[in-house]
Amino acid sequence: MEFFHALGGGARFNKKRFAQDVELFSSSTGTDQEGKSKPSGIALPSEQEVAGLLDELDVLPSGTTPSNEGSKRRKKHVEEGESGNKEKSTEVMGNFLPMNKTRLPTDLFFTTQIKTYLKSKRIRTYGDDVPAPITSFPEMTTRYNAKPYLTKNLVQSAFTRPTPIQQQAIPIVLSGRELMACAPTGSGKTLAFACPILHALGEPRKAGYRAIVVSPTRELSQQIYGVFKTLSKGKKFKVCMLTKATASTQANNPKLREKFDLLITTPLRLVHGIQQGEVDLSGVEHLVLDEADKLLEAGFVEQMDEILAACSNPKLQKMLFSATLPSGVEALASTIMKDPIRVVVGEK
Ligand SMILES: Nc1ncnc2c1ncn2[C@@H]1O[C@H](COP(=O)(O)OP(=O)(O)OP(=O)(O)O)[C@@H](O)[C@H]1O
Repeated sequence: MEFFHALGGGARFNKKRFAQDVELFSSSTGTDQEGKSKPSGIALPSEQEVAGLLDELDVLPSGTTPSNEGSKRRKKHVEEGESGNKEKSTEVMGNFLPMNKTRLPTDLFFTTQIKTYLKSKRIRTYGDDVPAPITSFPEMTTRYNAKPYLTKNLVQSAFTRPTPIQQQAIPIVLSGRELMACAPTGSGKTLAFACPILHALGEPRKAGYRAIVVSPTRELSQQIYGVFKTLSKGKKFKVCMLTKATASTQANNPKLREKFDLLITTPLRLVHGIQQGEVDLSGVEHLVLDEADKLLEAGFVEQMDEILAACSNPKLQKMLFSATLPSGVEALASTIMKDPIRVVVGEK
């Protein structure tokens, strides 16, 4: 918990409002109220480990402590990346003070702390102004004002802590940035885009598709559909899984399309829908290409062009998720992204 405070820069956590979360995080780890074991996610460092980490990070002149000083804000610089590939980033976080030269040692403390934390989780980021990672799901609310239903549904699904890709991808997407994320199979990439997309959608609007997730197979699309349904429990978001049947129903009744907020689809089905005038993507603000390495392979490139052309909203935010990003695919992906941040977890 100390580390949460350090990373949050003194941001206040409303224990009453998030009583459920407090209980969850303060109870013994790994079991729920009924004593059943829960998926552990990725464990945060223990207090001992944190103490060791903080000792390791003793970069301040002796006697100096990082300051929160009231509600003033401070800019934080994060430098991350492998040697020879260092890129600077800046973000306003928590109650940090505005950065100025006289505050540099304090700033350096947080810079080094976050850098060490990312390294411990094998998270590498490339790009400008990279937001600091979240270390718990409630931080989506404390830092980004995400609706409490999201945290509640995560807790109810026994997702106690964000995995490394979720820790870094969620704040990037919540900040409105474009993202190329590369993390191993089974590392939790679906929640990494589902959480921030649901937050960005706000409330169900019945104004047609505002977000789409394209995945290479129908089976994967069904899994993604399931995750969105679980995570949006209690909200009346309408999620459409595009199939031959749903496409033809919507073709026969164009008014029906307006009821949906979110579309999950495979590329061929989507392109067919676009060509037949069955789907309208002009209102889409968030586009996810899941398993982007497959979607950007030679066979799919034309479909991707067509999908991108149909997403004509200038506010479109693009996200690519993949287990591998071969350099050719990455170069191609870069041509369609606006000032993206690249996140790599583990080995590329
Ligand atoms: N924070 C979390 N805590 C515990 N379990 C999680 C968490 N996030 C995801 N999971 C679980 O991990 C499993 C893998 O998640 P997911 O399918 O999103 O991974 P992925 O990275 O998309 O894998 P793939 O590359 O195969 O699509 C799922 O069973 C999911 O429920």
